Amino acid sequence: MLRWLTSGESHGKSLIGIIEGLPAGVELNTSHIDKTLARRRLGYGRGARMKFERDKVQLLAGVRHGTTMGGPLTIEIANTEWPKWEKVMSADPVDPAEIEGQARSAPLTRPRPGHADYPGMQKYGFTEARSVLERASARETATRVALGTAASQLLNALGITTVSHTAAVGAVSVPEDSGLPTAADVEVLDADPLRCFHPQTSEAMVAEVDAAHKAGETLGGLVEVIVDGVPPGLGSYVHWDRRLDSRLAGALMSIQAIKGVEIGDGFRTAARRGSEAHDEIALNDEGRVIRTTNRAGGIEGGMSNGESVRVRAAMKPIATVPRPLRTVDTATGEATTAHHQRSDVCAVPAAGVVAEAMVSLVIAQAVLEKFGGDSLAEVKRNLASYLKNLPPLGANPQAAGHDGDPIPSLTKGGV
Ligand SMILES: Cc1cc2nc3c(=O)[nH]c(=O)nc-3n(C[C@H](O)[C@H](O)[C@H](O)COP(=O)(O)O)c2cc1C
Ligand SMILES: C=C(O[C@@H]1CC(C(=O)O)=C[C@@H](OP(=O)(O)O)[C@H]1O)C(=O)O
Repeated sequence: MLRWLTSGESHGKSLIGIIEGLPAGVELNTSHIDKTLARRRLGYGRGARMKFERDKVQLLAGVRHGTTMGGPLTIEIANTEWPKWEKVMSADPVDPAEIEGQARSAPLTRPRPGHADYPGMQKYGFTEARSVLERASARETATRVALGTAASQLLNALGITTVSHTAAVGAVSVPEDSGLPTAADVEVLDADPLRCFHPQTSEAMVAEVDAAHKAGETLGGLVEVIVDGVPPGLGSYVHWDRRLDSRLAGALMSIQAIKGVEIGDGFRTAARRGSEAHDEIALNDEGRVIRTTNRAGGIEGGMSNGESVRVRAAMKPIATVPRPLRTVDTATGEATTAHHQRSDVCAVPAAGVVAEAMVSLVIAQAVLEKFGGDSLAEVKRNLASYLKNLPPLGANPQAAGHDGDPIPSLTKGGV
């Protein structure tokens, strides 16, 4: 079972990610992680912190000479802003006089609507929001991206690739049917200010971010993740928590500020008639089974069906609105406006890279469940054997070797 954990605060010394269950033999080194972390920092509309902070990565355990060894992998991302926060975030007790005058040391008693501040204070019994927002902050997503890199290194070795793009920023959205990117387009996408695959729409998105910034506003949007090369049969219909769609939805919904998830055409299919909602099964010129469309986003009955997996996530506008929203000062009980600090205007492109990471982790987990082995070579053998033995077209279920056994070669004494 592939499992992972993250630890660390937004302004703490460092973030730590641990992933357990990866086979031995997967290529992974610091530069792979540096590259994906750099992609998460991209995007028009992000705040000042993205400009001056670096993600300083160390692979602390689980990898030797650029290859996984089969044990838990530990990744550290140091916060280069730490020296400025050392006293405010010190693990050991500090004399309050020493914190005086340090960055953001004032108690945060004006909780921001839409952030974790107020429910977090209520839940954990804090009288101000610092200890809430430190962990609630999406700084944590750097760790998810680092862990997702390890998962995608495994998937890439099996011919499975993941890509994401921005489908909407605020009310500006990419036209339907304007073509989907593949992993080969990553560099083109990352060069676009909004990681949008449709240049004209990207220009309109930039204008939208500028207008929001000028108006003291913030924006959300839509990201889409596409996974190519997924074999049929990941996940299952047999139990609710084994469904691939539910697992992907949960993973995407766990990203800070994500408020909606769509599998394939999702909400859009709700408005269609049945004949325009599903993906007909047909034969191509070579006699192979194909789908005429992929509205289901590659998942039917909670299982991958062999088409590209396609999922969307809707991000709400950033909660730290420069033109602050009304709130109550929890120290005085008086009506006031929410505290404001430097913040992103729009973080949709970064959310796309985080969504890619979460999808890669879930798909890698499902791949290892079905084809798991201790080494990459063993996983590859298991996958190849499964694909080779998928029930052939024209197999008569009543005939010898096909009476419910989906692996004919086994019943014939093969393999
Ligand atoms: C990549 C990324 C960057 C974010 N940047 C900010 C930010 O600068 N300011 C802010 O208030 N919220 C930001 N958020 C969203 C908050 O973390 C999120 O709204 C908050 O933790 C509350 O969680 P919820 O929105 O899921 O309820 C960001 C989210 C992501 C995914
Ligand atoms: C630090 C990151 O994102 C942060 C996410 C975030 C939030 O409230 O979620 C608030 C901001 O943090 P700060 O107030 O320290 O500038 C963002 O910069 C990051 O993505 O690496």
